[in-house]
Amino acid sequence: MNYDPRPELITAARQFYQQGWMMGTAGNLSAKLPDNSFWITASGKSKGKLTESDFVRVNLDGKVIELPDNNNRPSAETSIHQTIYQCFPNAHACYHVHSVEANLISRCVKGDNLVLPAIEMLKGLGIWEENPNVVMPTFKNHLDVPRIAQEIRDRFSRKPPDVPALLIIDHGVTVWADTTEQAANYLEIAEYLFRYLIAARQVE
Ligand SMILES: CSCCC(=O)C(=O)COP(=O)(O)O
Ligand SMILES: [Zn+2]
Repeated sequence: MNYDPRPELITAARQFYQQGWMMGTAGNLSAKLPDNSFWITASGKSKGKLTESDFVRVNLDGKVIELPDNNNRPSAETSIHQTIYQCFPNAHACYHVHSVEANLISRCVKGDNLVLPAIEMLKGLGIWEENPNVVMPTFKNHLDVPRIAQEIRDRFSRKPPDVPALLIIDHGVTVWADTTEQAANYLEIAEYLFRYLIAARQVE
């Protein structure tokens, strides 16, 4: 039996929807198969009630190779998932959500990076240094999504990011990981960091 990650993606999307991170069809989730194709949420689906028909399987060039429902179109942000899988061959899951906190903190970013707090939670993103100086790369939002994807590709090919996450300004975060479970953990930690940074601004 071939591996099918759709049940895990459906469960993850329901949890993220319940957190308020995938409201009104926002966000997209994908997971890669051994042949390097990936299942991604079809565009415009309600993420709190996905079924196995609400997906599209595409190859790494973005060509549709399996369509459970002929009305489905790949997520409008498929090019970002493609870019992540091309830049990080070990990545098997890529999750993108829109939280209020990600959007608020993105407005405080100066330059091209969000400076992350040097707190214990960074270990959950793979940072084990004492007093780490770590940033999350940020990107401008463009209506033309392939342009965002190209800017991600250009930047990551020059320098890989400190953490497996990126933030699109006024839009939301994207994380990637070797497994769907790890991607969910990374997403929860990224969202925790956004909440922390917002709260910190109120007590400083
Ligand atoms: C209300 S969400 C606007 C589009 C977007 O940013 C998103 O994440 C969802 O797009 P999709 O095509 O994957 O449904
Ligand atoms: Zn989005």
